[in-house]
Amino acid sequence: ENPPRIAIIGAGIGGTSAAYFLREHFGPDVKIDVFEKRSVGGRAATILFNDEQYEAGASIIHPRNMYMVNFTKLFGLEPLGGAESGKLGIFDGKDMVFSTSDWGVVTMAKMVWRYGWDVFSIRSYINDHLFTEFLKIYDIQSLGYSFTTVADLLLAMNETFVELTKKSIDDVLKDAGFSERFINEFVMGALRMNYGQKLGLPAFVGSVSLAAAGESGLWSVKGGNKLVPQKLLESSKATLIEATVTKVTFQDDVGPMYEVEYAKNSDGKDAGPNRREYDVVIIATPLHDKVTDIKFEEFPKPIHNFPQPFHTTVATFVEAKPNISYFGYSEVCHFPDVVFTCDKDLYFNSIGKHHPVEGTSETESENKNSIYKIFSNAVPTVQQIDNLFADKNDLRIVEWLAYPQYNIGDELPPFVLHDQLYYINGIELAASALEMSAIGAKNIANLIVNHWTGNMDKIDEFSWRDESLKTDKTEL
Ligand SMILES: CC(C)=CCC/C(C)=C/CC/C(C)=C/CSC[C@H](N)C(=O)O
Repeated sequence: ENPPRIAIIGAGIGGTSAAYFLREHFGPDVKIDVFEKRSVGGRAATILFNDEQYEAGASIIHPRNMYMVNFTKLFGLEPLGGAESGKLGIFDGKDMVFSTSDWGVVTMAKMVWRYGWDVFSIRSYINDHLFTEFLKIYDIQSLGYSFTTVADLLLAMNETFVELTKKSIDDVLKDAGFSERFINEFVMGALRMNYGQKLGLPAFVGSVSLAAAGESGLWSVKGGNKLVPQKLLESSKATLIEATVTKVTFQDDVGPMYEVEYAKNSDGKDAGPNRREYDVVIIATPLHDKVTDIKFEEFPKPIHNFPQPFHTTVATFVEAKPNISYFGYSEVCHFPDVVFTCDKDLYFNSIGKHHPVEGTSETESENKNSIYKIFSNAVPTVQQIDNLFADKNDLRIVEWLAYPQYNIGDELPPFVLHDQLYYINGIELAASALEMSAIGAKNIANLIVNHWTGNMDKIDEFSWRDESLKTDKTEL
């Protein structure tokens, strides 16, 4: 059977891993075009600050994130340890209500004093109850199963996961016995750091955020996380078209099903419109207002953007000294490397000490100020930055629509918008993270293979009971 001609709109982790998985399945004859209006990388983008590259977002990799870990190994990329590590402080807008110490035993005593055993219990709660169940997705996907909706994919891992998108993280943790203080300070701090949002967030995305906050082995890729999508694209041998897709038109199901219209990113040259035809189209960019504006024409049923707004995240990079007196310190050496905040009305969400994506440079001297990244939901005023930092040498502000603004009861999108028209970023409504995009991409690749080869048994048909029966039979 001829492989399909495939258009992928978006070259973040989702789009490039879909290209990689599809090439892996269909082999060298599959024709894949990847459209990207900005640069390859999406949420893994880096920014230039002070002549060095830094991760713009909070994109970090968890040691149990199988796709991200395997991709880095496959491409011979090096992990850069220490992401999100170092001393942690929790600031309530007036005081640093909690901070860890250089001494493990002191940290432990301070944790137990303030939060009882909750800091330890949260780790086993997330890892044993949720992460272990989450890991099942890798077996399910390696068996070729696929799901037409985000809800069905979550249900295949664990039947309570969809429920977790309908309850708040605070309610779920209260019911599990965690204290108000722990939830209001530690959990709130992790949500503000990872998603710029607050308590009341759905429990599934809240748990993903806590999976990062409770873990010490987080890392990023040396040279920048964006190297992963770049290498995925390279190895998929897809053609990168630097252009903005403006329209997808449904033609009919006899010839190529879709026409994709796009405008080249050049100033005036090839201003377009250009058009190409495909059997399959994958949307790998959020279909939300202000993020993407693609018209879908001639479809029997209208296709629109999804209603949820996207959350504006502002990352402010400063080379400066922290204003330690503002945080109640008398010596800079006590200032935490990562500051969570737990006041929902505070003008900044978190502060983290950062190193260039190449690692700490040899030239970083004792006298040089450190580089800090402040996350906030709006561009900070000069006064606000001056409250936090003194002796600034350099400053750069980056603002982007980073992830959905989550609400309890948000509808989980489908992965299939129409025959042979697929949507990866729907998975972000469950939780937005690098690994989630790769999982969404693998699901779409499996769906395309199953639809194209007529293997309907592997679409929305997964059951652990059937799989274990098959395994038992094979073993016999
Ligand atoms: C606990 C459950 C149900 C699943 C955890 C699986 C998972 C996707 C872990 C990733 C943890 C992580 C590194 C989260 C970071 S938050 C997203 C971050 N802000 C980003 O932009 O990537």
